[in-house]
Amino acid sequence: MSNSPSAIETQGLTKRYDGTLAVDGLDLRVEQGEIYGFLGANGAGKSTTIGILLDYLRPTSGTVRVLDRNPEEDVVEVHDRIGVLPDRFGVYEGVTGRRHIKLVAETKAVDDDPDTLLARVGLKDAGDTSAEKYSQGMQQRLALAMALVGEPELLILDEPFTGLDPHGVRRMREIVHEENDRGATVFFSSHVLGQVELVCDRVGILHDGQLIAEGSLSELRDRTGSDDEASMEDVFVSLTDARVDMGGEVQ
Ligand SMILES: Nc1ncnc2c1ncn2[C@@H]1O[C@H](COP(=O)(O)OP(=O)(O)OP(=O)(O)O)[C@@H](O)[C@H]1O
Repeated sequence: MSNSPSAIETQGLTKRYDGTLAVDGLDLRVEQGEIYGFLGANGAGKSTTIGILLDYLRPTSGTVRVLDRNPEEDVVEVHDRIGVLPDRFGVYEGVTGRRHIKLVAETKAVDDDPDTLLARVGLKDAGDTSAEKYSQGMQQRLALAMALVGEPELLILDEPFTGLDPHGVRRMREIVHEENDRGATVFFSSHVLGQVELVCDRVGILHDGQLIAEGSLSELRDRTGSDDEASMEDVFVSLTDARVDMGGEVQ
């Protein structure tokens, strides 16, 4: 294991909601400069984990480091250095797309040009429109533009492909690569495994709050005894089915 600081590290991370064990002793390490896909069936614990990384939720036990900081203690610094595309992004009513981006820039005290970011995500002509009038895909593009403000060191994207048309999906992939080429680490959750396969260096598979497998697609193919043609979906189904067969619950 590398001694250099990780982009994300959790040790024994556990989150219990009343009767539900959502995250169960999670040890996760995402290296700086990686594109890491965080996968898991519905209810596996991905959003809970991401919520803890962002200090939106507090863990029941275990430790978390984000950019070598404790998000509970250094929440402002952590949020200044990361870009977040949240699950279920909600826009401010009566506020234009351009203003949404300016608000993030003001919070981060940076002077990114909103129109450049809007053009980058394919919203060049929509900057003056109130964002609640945007379609779902346009709102997702706006959320991405907001995440890109300030050239973050780490992008945390929760289900980034939701609602995007094929052009938007392709643009999302291109931007992930552009940001990674610039030096950013990208951590994202997704159910769109075909896209994950095209984008990620490494994935981790969460099942019932536990990391059951981690590696590149070729490493996961080896681990599951799959052939060279097996897709990310094939290895995901194989790994998570095996757990169900061993007595885990079907999600
Ligand atoms: N606020 C909450 N109160 C109680 N239980 C919760 C709460 N939020 C999540 N859970 C439970 O915790 C578990 C993990 O949920 P989580 O949303 O983290 O999963 P997920 O992997 O992000 O799922 P999905 O892919 O469906 O978004 C689930 O069993 C869920 O029902």
